[in-house]
Amino acid sequence: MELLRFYLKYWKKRGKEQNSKLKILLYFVILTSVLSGVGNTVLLAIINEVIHSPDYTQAILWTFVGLCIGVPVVRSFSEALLNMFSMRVICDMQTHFCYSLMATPQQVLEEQGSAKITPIIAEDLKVLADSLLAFIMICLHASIVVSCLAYMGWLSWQLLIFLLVIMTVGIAIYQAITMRGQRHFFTARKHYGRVFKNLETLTSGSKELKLHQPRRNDFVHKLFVPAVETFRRSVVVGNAVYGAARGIGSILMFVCIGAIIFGARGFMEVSAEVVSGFTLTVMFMIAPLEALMVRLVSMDKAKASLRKIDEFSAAIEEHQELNSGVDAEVEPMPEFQSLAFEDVEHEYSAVEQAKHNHFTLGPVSFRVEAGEVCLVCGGNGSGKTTLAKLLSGLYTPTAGKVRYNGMTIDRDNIEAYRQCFSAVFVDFHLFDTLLGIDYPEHSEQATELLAKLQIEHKVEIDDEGRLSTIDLSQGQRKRLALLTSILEDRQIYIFDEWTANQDPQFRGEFYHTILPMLKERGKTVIVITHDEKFFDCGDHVIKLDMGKIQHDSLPVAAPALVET
Ligand SMILES: Nc1ncnc2c1ncn2[C@@H]1O[C@H](COP(=O)(O)OP(=O)(O)OP(=O)(O)O)[C@@H](O)[C@H]1O
Repeated sequence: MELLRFYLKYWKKRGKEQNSKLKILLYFVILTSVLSGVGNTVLLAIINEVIHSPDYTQAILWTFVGLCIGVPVVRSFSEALLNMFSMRVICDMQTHFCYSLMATPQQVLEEQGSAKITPIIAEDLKVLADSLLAFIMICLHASIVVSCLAYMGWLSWQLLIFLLVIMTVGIAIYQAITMRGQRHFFTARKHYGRVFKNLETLTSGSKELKLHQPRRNDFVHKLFVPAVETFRRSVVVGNAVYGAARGIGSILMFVCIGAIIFGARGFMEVSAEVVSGFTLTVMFMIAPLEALMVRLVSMDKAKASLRKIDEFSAAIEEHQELNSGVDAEVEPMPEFQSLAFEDVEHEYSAVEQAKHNHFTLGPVSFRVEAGEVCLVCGGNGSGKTTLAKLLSGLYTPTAGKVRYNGMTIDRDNIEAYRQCFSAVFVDFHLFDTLLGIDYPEHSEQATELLAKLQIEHKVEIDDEGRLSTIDLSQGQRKRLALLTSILEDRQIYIFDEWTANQDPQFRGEFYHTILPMLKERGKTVIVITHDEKFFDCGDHVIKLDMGKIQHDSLPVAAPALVET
């Protein structure tokens, strides 16, 4: 039921036009599968008929031949359509998930973390889409079983009731066993998150692992192996339980055949034709019934994935920003004049606070005017990056007001506000293509910037805006990120410790060439920095300490700051 509710919800969310295409495909799948199921049952009836009355007509012979060829052809066609259908659904689900993530605030994404999000995209959505396929297959196998039961009812309804009683007992036993298997699948999914996190560590922490053998041993023996082992155990036990249930199911089918052949004749009158018809049909039903059981396993695995997706959706859905998703129409903000923080505070969520030490930024109040170069400094952990995320609208304040040209920033205009900024954070991501930038139009500027950033001998940009390489030193990668940022041509720039990986000569270039160039273009630049010797390059210096403004000075090097 949980799964059915999910499918219906998902179906409703899709557009009408998309649904009608998928519906046509689904109708074809159902039609071809029902045709092949009915064809099989007719074949069965013909076989039983001809065994008992050898004077068959030419029509029966040709129907038999036609069905022998037609049924497999239709079945193959049906399987191909089913494959198309399930791949369509997987793609749609992934795209839908991508849209939801784009509309989820940064803060919520950080709280969830990649260790939770990536397994959902990589695994759970696929499992869920497979379960939709399994659900359809279950319906189709069930239709074969129903047509077989109808045929048996036509042969002898008394014997059918006898058979149904035995089958009901069998299904009850099967259900009782599979409930245990389901529990193991839930445990397996819980451990998959840990396995995934460790896989990420394998690549992101490879240097640290290679350099330190005891750490490497501990990682493998205490984290990696226990996680994969627990995952393996749960999957193996879960599958074994289902295997046992399937075995018992098969035994029960033979019990049914035995009961028909040996038992039923003892207390009811049945002809040899009815007995052979029943036996043939029950044997024929074994394959779809087994397939049905296998599909039920994927449905149970999907329940574990669905739980994870539901938990994640619940965590992100209430925060979704409808105007900040993909293709959202954003009314641009008026030209920037001033930005003011009025008693702004920010507190990380309770979950995050539990992971890190308690930290609150603010209350902070300050003002930045258009065309200013504002330097933000302070010790490690004083809240500079948190402030940068608040400034750029990636975080929303828990108290206080952010005013743009005097206008309060709220849920309705925050997306337009974000579009005024371009930022290079410490943990920036470098795209290998200039996305969202009309490239041929900016090619001249890009060439100039490559020279200014002294990486023209390292990187070339083709007509499509593709960078020839991003496999560069960290300092060079940062220069490329700066180039992308400048090409974005936003009103306000934020550079978070951009100079940290630059050589002394290029640090000077940044403060004496790049910043003045941006200022000349009328841009406002907020630089987070520890470079005390360049404080005189700022029009305005703000010093943070333990989340509060310790010092806010207008122009140039305040001696107190240089000394600290
Ligand atoms: N996602 C988070 N959840 C909870 N607390 C966080 C989170 N990110 C940072 N913090 C806490 O907020 C405080 C300020 O962090 P922030 O990154 O803003 O400092 P910073 O001044 O930029 O430091 P640094 O100079 O070392 O980069 C830190 O004490 C940190 O523990």
